[in-house]
Amino acid sequence: MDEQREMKVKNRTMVRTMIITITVFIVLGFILMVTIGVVQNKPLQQKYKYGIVLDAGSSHTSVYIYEWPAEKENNTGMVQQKHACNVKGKGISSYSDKPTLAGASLKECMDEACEAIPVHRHSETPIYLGATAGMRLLKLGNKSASEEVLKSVGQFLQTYPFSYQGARIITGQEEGAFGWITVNYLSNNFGKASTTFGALDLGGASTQITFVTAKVESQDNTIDFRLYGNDYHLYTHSFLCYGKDQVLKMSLSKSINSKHGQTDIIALEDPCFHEGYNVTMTFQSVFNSPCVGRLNLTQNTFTHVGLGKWSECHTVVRKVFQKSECKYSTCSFNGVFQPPVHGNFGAFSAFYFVMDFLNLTAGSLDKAQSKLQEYCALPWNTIKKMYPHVKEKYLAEYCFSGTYILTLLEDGYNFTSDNWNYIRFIKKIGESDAGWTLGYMLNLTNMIPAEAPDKPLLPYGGYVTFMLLLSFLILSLCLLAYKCFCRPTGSGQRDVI
Ligand SMILES: Nc1ccn([C@@H]2O[C@H](COP(=O)(O)OP(=O)(O)O)[C@@H](O)[C@H]2O)c(=O)n1
Ligand SMILES: [Ca+2]
Repeated sequence: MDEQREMKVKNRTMVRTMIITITVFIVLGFILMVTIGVVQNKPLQQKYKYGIVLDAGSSHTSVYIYEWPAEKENNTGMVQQKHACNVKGKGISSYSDKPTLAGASLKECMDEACEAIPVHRHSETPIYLGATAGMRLLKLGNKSASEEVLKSVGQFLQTYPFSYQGARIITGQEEGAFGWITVNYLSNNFGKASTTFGALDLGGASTQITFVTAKVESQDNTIDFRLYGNDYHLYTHSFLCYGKDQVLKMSLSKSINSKHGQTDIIALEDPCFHEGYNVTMTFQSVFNSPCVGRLNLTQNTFTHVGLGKWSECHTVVRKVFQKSECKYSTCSFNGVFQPPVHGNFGAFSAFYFVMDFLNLTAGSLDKAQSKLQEYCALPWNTIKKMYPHVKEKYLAEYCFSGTYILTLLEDGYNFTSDNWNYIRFIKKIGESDAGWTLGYMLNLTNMIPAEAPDKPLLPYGGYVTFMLLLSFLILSLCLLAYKCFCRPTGSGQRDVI
């Protein structure tokens, strides 16, 4: 009898201990679940913020509107392009004779910006204007005109309800570095062990090359960044006058100069234009830039005559690169230091527009050259029939521009057949255009922190799995507790504590 009673007491104590243990686990489980739930869901916010950047390029101005979730602005890859508008007409530097009209030329696109951004966000939306090589050249040739143009656009932008942050000419180094930041930010390369892309930007009046390198021999070409917890040591260079429109002027002026004195320049035969192409040009339109020397002629016009001979064109274009002098271990051209290119590159702006038009964005360097050779050999009439909707001015120049791009990449920057395929010709990454504007805004709004921002405790998938497992465990414990509670005692009665 005593033994039975002892057993019963022992059983009761055991059951009690089990129930207490299970209850403690249930309570702990709930506390853990609530804590994780609160921490994980903290940044759930769908408020958007906006920023506007105007890219005042040499050929035209574009207005870009960016948006990002307000709570996540320091996370890489969160800022996206919401809207882009191309200003009609030429770039702001073309207003040098009538600077007061430069501002109003932006009206249509600025009105679009007002529509695209919710009204309650207008006053807090920063707006920046950055001018590039067209304005750098105007500043060199006519400083006061460049100041008047900037004043005009600055005043005009301030008539809008946005938070005006200035209109200025950005340096070639900034243009290169911010293009590099844009490409890598959009590709989510920051804050990871992954390597970065180099950036190649071709404009109408300048071109930039930027990539990560270990060794830079010239301080003018160095920029260091610490982004999302990683250090980046960049090589960058901007070649003023080596945008495709200025190179065309340089190349034409060289041909004119080599003819000058021999004969009257009535016709200028050009291997880079299609056979049958025949257009009257003014000397002024070639010699109106600080990139080409002066020429004193009594004549005003000449006839630009196409020959359509790619190899000769290649020879002429090569002459714009001075390759002989280099005081560093390696150079690109014109005595400018450049380490050997390595890794992947994103080539955008006119690199993309021209190569895409010519269907040369994929394939080997040899293939690109032979396809371009075939294209350049097509008569002008055939070309016009093939592309009736492309403006003749642009259509006429693709043979020259394609040749310039291949020559710049091979002879200028020293890409070879072996690393040609590391160049990707890109227009957009996701929804956003590749270019310097996004990187410029990220930098000025401090949205690229030096250290990586805090991440959620668990990735979303891990969080859901963890919560499911925890719920399952708690449920099992509840069932177990219930079973223990309701277990029949030895006397046939239910056990009651
Ligand atoms: N759809 C387009 C747009 C621009 N472009 C060219 O791309 C270049 C853009 O240069 P830009 O205006 O940004 O000039 P930079 O100030 O950057 O030198 C110009 O040469 C335009 O003619 C093109 O070939 N196709
Ligand atoms: Ca540009």
